[in-house]
Amino acid sequence: MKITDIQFGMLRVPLKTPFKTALRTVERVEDIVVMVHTDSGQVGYGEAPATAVITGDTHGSIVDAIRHYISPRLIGEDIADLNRITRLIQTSMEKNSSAKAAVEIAVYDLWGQLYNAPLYKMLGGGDPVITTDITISVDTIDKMVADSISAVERGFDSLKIKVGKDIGVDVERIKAIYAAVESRALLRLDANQGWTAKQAVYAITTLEDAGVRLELVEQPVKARDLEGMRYVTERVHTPIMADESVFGPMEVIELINLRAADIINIKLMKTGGISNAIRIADIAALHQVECMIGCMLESSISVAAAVHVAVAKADVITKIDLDGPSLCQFDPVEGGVTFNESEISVSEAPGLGIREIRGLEPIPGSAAA
Ligand SMILES: C[C@H](N)C(=O)N[C@H](CCC(=O)O)C(=O)O
Ligand SMILES: [Mg+2]
Repeated sequence: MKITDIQFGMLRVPLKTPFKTALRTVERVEDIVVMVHTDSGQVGYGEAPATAVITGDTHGSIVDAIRHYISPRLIGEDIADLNRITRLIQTSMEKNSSAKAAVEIAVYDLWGQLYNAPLYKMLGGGDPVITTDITISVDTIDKMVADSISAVERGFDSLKIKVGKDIGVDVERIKAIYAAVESRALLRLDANQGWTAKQAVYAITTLEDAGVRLELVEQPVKARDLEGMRYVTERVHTPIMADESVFGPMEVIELINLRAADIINIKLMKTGGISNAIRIADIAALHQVECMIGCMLESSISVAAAVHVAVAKADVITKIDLDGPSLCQFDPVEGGVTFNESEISVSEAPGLGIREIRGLEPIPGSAAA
């Protein structure tokens, strides 16, 4: 099965409610879909969001990176040579992790199709049902409490609460949510780099002293401030998780050596796809460091790939934040992984199992969609 062409489409799906973090507000998923065509007629699907505030990637940079740097290296390559292809993708250029991820996901989809097995089985197998949390956007206290209660009533027993906007209000936000849902849901906080190290220690110890139990706090300080991450990790009881601070395996090794965090959030859009996500999971497992697998604002194409990785690496990926599809008003994908509120189940169809993607728009200069 040889690669003959890579085509693009634009996927737009409105969110149920605006997604608000310390970094940005977004009202829809707007992602580049990648279709890798082969001489057997089979197509592999991948997806990349333009999360410029985190990865630096834009729609234009994703398409340019694939069109001018990645695609020319892959035409004619045999899907059976998976390791060679992932090396070609990863060494095609610096950075551009979302573009690399989209193409890798499509190649892994084809790899499963080639051997007629679902991707999670190709990666080692596992229990095909997992449970995700759901994000509660940062907002007024009343709105966040109402959103948290509604999420618990929809069956979510783990809430990822966005903070990092205003330290004083953040503490009140969490106290109010904890009082409203205590014992019905675990609370994970994500400050998306919004606090200083001292503010983070103040907020977390204030909550600990008030008896608020938190499962973890994600990325309290700026991405590059590893000293700040370590400062916070050393001074609080609540586990600290690194998200924006770690993209690839080398950064994970540095973070673990520095003891700058307790947990690592793996996202395919930061790692450049599945091959490095697996490397990170293996490095973390060797160091007995737990991982979360997360997503950006992505639909059920690329999140499906993350689900397959999560299932196969469940020994070390113990926390799941794959709520992108649950945040969307509809699922544009036919086949593949089923997202039913907190419960996610993979199908036994080969690869990612995607049969059709509805409503793809053409991208100027692309033959696709
Ligand atoms: C969607 C997911 N639950 C999430 O919260 N991801 C964010 C980044 C998402 C974005 O801004 O696109 C995170 O973990 O920081
Ligand atoms: Mg995060």
